[in-house]
Order: sequence, then structure tokens, then C-alpha cells
Amino acid sequence: MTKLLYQTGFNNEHETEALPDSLPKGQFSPQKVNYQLYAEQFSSTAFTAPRASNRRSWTYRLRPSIAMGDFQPISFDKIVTAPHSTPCPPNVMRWNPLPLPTTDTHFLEGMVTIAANGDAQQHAGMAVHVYTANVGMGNMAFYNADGELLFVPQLGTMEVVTEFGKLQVAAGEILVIPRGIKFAITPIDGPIRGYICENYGTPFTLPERGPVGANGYANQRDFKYPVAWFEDNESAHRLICKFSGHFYEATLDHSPFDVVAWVGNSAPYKYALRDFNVINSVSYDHPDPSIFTVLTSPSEHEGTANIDFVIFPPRWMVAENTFRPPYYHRNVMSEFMGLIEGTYDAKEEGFLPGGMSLHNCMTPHGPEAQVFNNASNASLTPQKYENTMAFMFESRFVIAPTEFALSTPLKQKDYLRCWDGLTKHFDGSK
Ligand SMILES: O=C(O)Cc1cc(O)ccc1O
Ligand SMILES: [Fe+2]
Repeated sequence: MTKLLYQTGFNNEHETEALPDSLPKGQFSPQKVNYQLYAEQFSSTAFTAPRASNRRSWTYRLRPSIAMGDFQPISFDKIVTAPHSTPCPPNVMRWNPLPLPTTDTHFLEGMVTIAANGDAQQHAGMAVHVYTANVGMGNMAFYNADGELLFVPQLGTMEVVTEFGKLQVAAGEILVIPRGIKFAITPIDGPIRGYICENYGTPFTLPERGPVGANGYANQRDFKYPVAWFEDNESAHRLICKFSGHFYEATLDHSPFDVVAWVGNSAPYKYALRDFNVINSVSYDHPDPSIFTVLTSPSEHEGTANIDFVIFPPRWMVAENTFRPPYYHRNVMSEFMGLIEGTYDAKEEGFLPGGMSLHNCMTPHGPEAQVFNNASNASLTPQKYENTMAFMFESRFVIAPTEFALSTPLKQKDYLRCWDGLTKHFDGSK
């Protein structure tokens, strides 16, 4: 595996060139670009979005993106875009992991939608997909006009070729591909599996730190962006896109990965979850899981995210006189969880790496019966939670499972049973 180079710093104005002097100096759009390249701006936010949230990059490429054939409709019917019409039951739900493919399956073939909310056309809400793959996409490239893609790989390593360069992404890292960027995925060394949060809304950004100060949580320096890479390849390529919930294909007589240089703050990036600086209670009580927010997609209501991406990483637990696992709760926000490795502290059995759970708006949940009994009687010495990495996509809208998710045999029929045994202990005495 060749080691790739990256540029670091979340949301920096990165600049990179694959050929010397291919990036224009002092301006974005000179009359002629060196090497006779075309300049093309890529806008991820409205031109007039405030400076702090504005995202755009300039690319310098062999051909402008419009040098392509017309789009024709195609179908990938396992991939669903909101709004969808399947009624959402308020039940707690949990799924086993998607099995690994037994025949050659590329990323787009191995992807299936588990749930969705909001409305892609309104740029609000999200979808959750899971994917497996064991072969590359060949001469195919994909872009998603409906939203940004947050990948949470759970198994294996993939090489991701994008217009902005190449990234290698392994389980335990995350990858964000902004809306519209063309990419292709190749598994390296065996099959890959993971989760995707398709963010129809505002691009993910880092949460505020408030009184915590200038450092901590996910630090900007740990986010890695690719360096420019291009190929001058004139063989036929297929460009697939999802636009307004439907798939289309166009033919190209060249590779779409022809960006020789780029500058800007909108580009794919990756982040290793082990770099998260965990901040937690060192006195008493169990803080809300918002302390573990890696990235947030804000909505127009301050503090009420379109999506929060939250992780539950290895950490010390030291709180005194405290019920240390998650509390029992009902939440206006809807919670979709996955497990990357190990076990999750609220669920010792049945929530498997690669599995998923869903606790929707106001649906009660919390530790299973065994965890309650153990934690209520545990000796409260400092304890290191190891071999664990769960995550949550938390959203302001009800996360509605798809027809596939409701009917697949992967859905556990007995999930509710893990709370059996939470009987009344009250007998009137203190
Ligand atoms: O439901 C869950 O397991 C996620 C969660 C964890 C936690 O520590 C507090 C609240 C919460 O929703
Ligand atoms: Fe919860």
C-alpha cells in the first residue's frame, strides 16, 4: 500500500498542485491557466453564505466538468432518498450487520438504505445507508447531488480516488465527501463494510467549544485533506450521479479525475476517531452525549442540529456516586447508532460491530437489564472503558426506516427483550 500525503487542518484554505506552477498565483481565474488547464469553481455553499460558513474551491483541470455526455436515468433501487412513504413505527429497533458479499460487488451495488428523514429537495434531513464491497468500481465514478456523504467504515481499508486527490481510509477513521464531488472506491486487502450518513443539509462543521476553551474534542489539525492527483486517461468512463432521489448515468471519453491543482476549503477529508480528545465529568453524574460530538450539521434552529455525529470512544470513567452508563431517557431528537468495534457500555449483548439500533423521537430506551443491575452495584473506582467505539447520528427529524430495514431478517425480533427484568424494586423502604 503506497503511503499517501495529506494536507492538514479542518476548513483551511488548502492549496495543492500535482504539476509545478499549475496553481494560478495571486488570482483564481487568469485569462490563461498554465498547462492550458480550465479553471472551474466548486461551490458547496451559496456564494453569499457568511464568511465563517462559506465553502468553495477552485479546481484547475484538463477539461471542464461539462465535457460529458447527457445523463440517462438508471436504477439502484436499494438506495432510497427522503421523503419516503414507509410509515415509521415508534418501536425500538436493532439490526445485525450486513453480511459480506459472496460474489463480486462494488460499492454502489453493495449499498442499501436503512432509514431517511427530512427532504433532500429541501436540503434538510439525512439518510443512513450501509455498504459492503469487495471489488473496485472499475471505470465508474459517482457523485451525489443530494447531500454530503459521511462514511463511517467498520471493516477493512479503502482507497478513495476523488477529483481532489486520493485518500486511504480504514475502519476507525471517517471520511466526508462534500455534495457533488466525483469519487470511486476500491477495497484494499479484502472486503469493506461501513455506514454512511447522507447529509442533505448544511455541510458538517466542528461544534463550538464554549467554556472548554480553544482546544479539545476534535482538533482542527487532525483532519486530513488529499493533495492534488490527476490522470490523463482517454478511455471510456461512466459517470453515475444521484440527483433529487434518482440515479442517472452519463458517458465520458476520459477520466473525471483530471484536476491538476486546486485551492479552497471544500474538499474531501478524513479523521481518525482515536484522535478525539474526550472531555467528560471528573466529579459526578453522566453528562449528555453532546460532549462527544465530532461534527455537526446545524439547522436554522440554534442548538438543534440537522445531524450531530457523536462517538463513544475508549475513555476513563471516574464519576463518583454516579450511575455511570447512559441514563434511561426519552429524547426529542432521534438517535441512530452503530458500533465500529468492541462492545457498547449500555448494551453488552446483541449490539454487534457492524450492527445498528434506532431509538426515535420520544421512544424510551437506556441500559439493558443486566447493565442496570451491574452498574447499580459496581464499585466506583476509576475504570478504563476499552475495546469500544460506538457512534450515533442524532437528528432533529424522525429517522424513518425503509421498507428494506423493516422487513429484512437482519432486524432483531427480540430487541425489546433486553429490557426484560427491569422489574420494580420499590417496596416502600429507602
Ligand atoms: O441511547 C444511547 O445509548 C445514546 C446515549 C448515550 C448517552 O451516554 C446518553 C444519552 C444517549 O442517548
Ligand atoms: Fe439515547
